[in-house]
Amino acid sequence: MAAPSAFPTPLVMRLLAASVSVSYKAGNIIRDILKTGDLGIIEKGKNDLQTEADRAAQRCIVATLHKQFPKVAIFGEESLDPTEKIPDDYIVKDLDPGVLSHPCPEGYKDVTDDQVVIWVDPLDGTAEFTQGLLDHVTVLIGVAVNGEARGGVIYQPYYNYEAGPDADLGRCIWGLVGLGSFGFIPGTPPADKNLITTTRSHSDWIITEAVNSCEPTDIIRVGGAGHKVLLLLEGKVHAYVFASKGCKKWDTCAPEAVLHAIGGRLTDILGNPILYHANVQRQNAGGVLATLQKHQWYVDKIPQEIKDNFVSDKPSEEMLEKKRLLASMKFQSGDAGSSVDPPEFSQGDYSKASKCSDKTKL
Ligand SMILES: Nc1ncnc2c1ncn2[C@@H]1O[C@H](COP(=O)(O)O)[C@@H](O)[C@H]1OP(=O)(O)O
Ligand SMILES: [Mg+2]
Ligand SMILES: [Mg+2]
Ligand SMILES: [Mg+2]
Repeated sequence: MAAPSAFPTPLVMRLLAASVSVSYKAGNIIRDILKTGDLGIIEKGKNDLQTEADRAAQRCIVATLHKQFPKVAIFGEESLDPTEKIPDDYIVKDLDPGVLSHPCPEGYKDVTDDQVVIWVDPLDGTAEFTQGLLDHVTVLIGVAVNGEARGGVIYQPYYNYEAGPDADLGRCIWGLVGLGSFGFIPGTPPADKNLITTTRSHSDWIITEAVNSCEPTDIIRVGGAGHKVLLLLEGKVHAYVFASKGCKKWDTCAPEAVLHAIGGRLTDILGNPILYHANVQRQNAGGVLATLQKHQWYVDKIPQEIKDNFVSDKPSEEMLEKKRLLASMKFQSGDAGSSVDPPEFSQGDYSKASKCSDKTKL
């Protein structure tokens, strides 16, 4: 037996390794349930469905991560009965060796349980799943550190499904800001076009106006937040524009981290960061805007009359305290030239941030 390492694997790397491993299992569960032909569809609200695949995949992911990381806060999209018996084989014990083969970036080595929040969307693209648009479906597991999206897993259970009945299905994409993203071939979108992706199943006139104001040459309407960020990662579109409050933290945490890890950005449509601390509002009340390049150009293109309908996330007391502390250090050192803003304050202006209201039931 190998001697135990003097340097235990840091929490963030173990969390990502566990999330990658459990995403494969969640993908199997989703495929198995579709094969039964009985999706057990429940209507949660207007244009908002849940299937047995959403429920079962969440049970598997949350039970696994809770078992391995009992002190870490985990929020899943679906409201489920916490007393329900979870099948033994839903608890995945593996840590993906591919993730563990990477060195942990310096900034994450001392991260503790209380600094982390996991956001789980067990099945993103439910509307499309029920309509047979299977490649729009993803499983999303996001790792937020100090309120920012840092690590993410996007598992696409039906990747390759058009290759026929014997095709090997599924792929796992994961990333960590500071390390990089893995599991796909990055691409660059055509320079002579402006391809914009947006919703196909939750559209309204504001969403359409916001997309049109960004001067698209083509509009690609597909399902799922995870799927749309995959289009960005692979260079199939230039921007993802969603001027709607419909997406929640579990829709954007993992995609944001994977995109950010290769140099892209995902913010609200005001250009402010989306925050992921435990008591943040669940709804992305500022909408969603994601790009690989020229982010500010898209922010500037969206008219103020549209922006006025949206509100950015409010930072937590801890974030504000950290900012105050850093500001006082800057004052004491008398170094007015160098920036000491912590990363969560580096991208946006909080002066217009909304009051935090958490009305969404978990
Ligand atoms: N109005 C809404 N109601 C419920 N979920 C929404 C709404 N708008 C977006 N979403 C969630 O965000 C994802 C991306 O939106 P869209 O596909 O419309 O672009 C959806 O697949 C859905 O996630 P989920 O499928 O996990 O419920
Ligand atoms: Mg849903
Ligand atoms: Mg979703
Ligand atoms: Mg979902």
